[in-house]
Amino acid sequence: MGDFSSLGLSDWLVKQCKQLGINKPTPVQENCMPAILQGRDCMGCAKTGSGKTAAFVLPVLQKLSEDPYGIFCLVLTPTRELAYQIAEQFRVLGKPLGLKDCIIVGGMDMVTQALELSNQPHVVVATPGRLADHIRSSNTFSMKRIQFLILDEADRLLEQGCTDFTKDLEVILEILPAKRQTLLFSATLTDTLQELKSIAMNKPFFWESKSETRTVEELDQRYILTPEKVKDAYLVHLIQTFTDEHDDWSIIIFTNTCKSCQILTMMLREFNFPTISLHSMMKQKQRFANLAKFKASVYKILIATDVAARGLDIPTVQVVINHNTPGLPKIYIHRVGRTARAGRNGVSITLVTQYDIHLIHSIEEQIQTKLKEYPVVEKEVLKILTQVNVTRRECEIKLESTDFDEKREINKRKQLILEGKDPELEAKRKAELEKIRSQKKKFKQKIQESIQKQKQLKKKLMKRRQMKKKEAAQATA
Ligand SMILES: Nc1ncnc2c1ncn2[C@@H]1O[C@H](COP(=O)(O)OP(=O)(O)OP(=O)(O)O)[C@@H](O)[C@H]1O
Repeated sequence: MGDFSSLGLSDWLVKQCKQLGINKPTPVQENCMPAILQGRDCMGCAKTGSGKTAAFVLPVLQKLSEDPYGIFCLVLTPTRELAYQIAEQFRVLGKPLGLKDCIIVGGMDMVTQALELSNQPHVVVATPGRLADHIRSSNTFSMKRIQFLILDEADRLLEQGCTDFTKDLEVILEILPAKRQTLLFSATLTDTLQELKSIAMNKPFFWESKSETRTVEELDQRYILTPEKVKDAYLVHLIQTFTDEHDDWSIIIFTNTCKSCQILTMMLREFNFPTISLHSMMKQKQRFANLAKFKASVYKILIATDVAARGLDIPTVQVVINHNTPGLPKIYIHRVGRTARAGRNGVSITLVTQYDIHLIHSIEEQIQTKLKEYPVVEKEVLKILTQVNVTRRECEIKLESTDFDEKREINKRKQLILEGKDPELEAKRKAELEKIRSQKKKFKQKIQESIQKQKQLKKKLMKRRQMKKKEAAQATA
């Protein structure tokens, strides 16, 4: 493996890397950086925690130092926290250049952001929604001269998940020059390869780490099969064991909804675990503050929705617990990738109910690794079962007495308005859809019942026929 100088980086950048403990290029850096420095578009697909960020930050800084102006580079990323993390890497590595960066994400003051954009920063790191809002509402900045467009977690930006970025991306792409370098990175690029190729049009250099598995070897991947009702008792038991055995470990627990995130946080706090949460229903300032406290190990346990599944780089995280089994292998890969980063060891434990076993099978098939059962002394779990379930119920009641559900409804309505939809009309449409769905369900049930009846009838007829045959045989005998 070569060093950074042999890849074409200037001495000042190599020195900056050394100061951060980045001495030798990782494979994704070694392979993608020369192509980027040659001016090619690039798509890099490498495992979580393998240094993809520096693989694009370093060549951009190199090129920027040769011809510094603003706005030189635009980075798009799906989450606000990730935008701050990427901007920080630019800032630290680009310090000798006096790099000016600007972060454009939702939940923060738009006027301040507009002002910063008009100051021609070298690098803009943004989430698509907020940047598109700025483009629609002001003409105080120009991106006509940008040299680099980078899509970090590119597959997420292009897929149509619960947050659909495609419309915002269209708005952004329209104001960018056609002549630019486009760089796309993710640990899971392959599913959206075709769409991605239409963004990086100039025969992009494509590099994918060659490996049979899609998760890192240093990650010990486990599961616990549990009935739904015992899940929380397992969770409390696991955390108790980890915190008893290790002083300096941090744990991220992923769950599927904001409400579940809130309830689990309240519940674990009742058990005196230093817990903090991160989900999209929190105010942005609170989200940043909570993440900062977790990073600084003030709180050892972070309970998060998938808003924290991608990209976050927190070296102290030794354990990832999936409180629910992710419905998509891709989400699993990113979630468990929050530990075992940059060559460190880590453990992931997925709580699996009998209804989720098929999900585990498709995860195993995708990652080409079999999850191993995590050994637990069941007796110990059963000892705390009642106490845990009572505590959870108490937390649920407490949460119901707050305006959490109401806030969620208001947020949904706000989102619809932002998307240019009429909340009343949407509610009607939803109700109609629900009606059609329930009619379909009833229809399906009826069909199934009649199939069942027919089967039973057939069985009866068969039996009768067999009886008759028997009787006839007995009579002839
Ligand atoms: N060449 C290197 N040598 C040692 N450490 C490195 C090197 N390059 C990057 N790192 C460190 O590795 C860690 C993970 O890097 P990074 O966050 O870029 O991973 P990633 O590939 O983007 O992961 P994800 O897919 O989860 O976003 C960071 O803390 C980074 O500073």
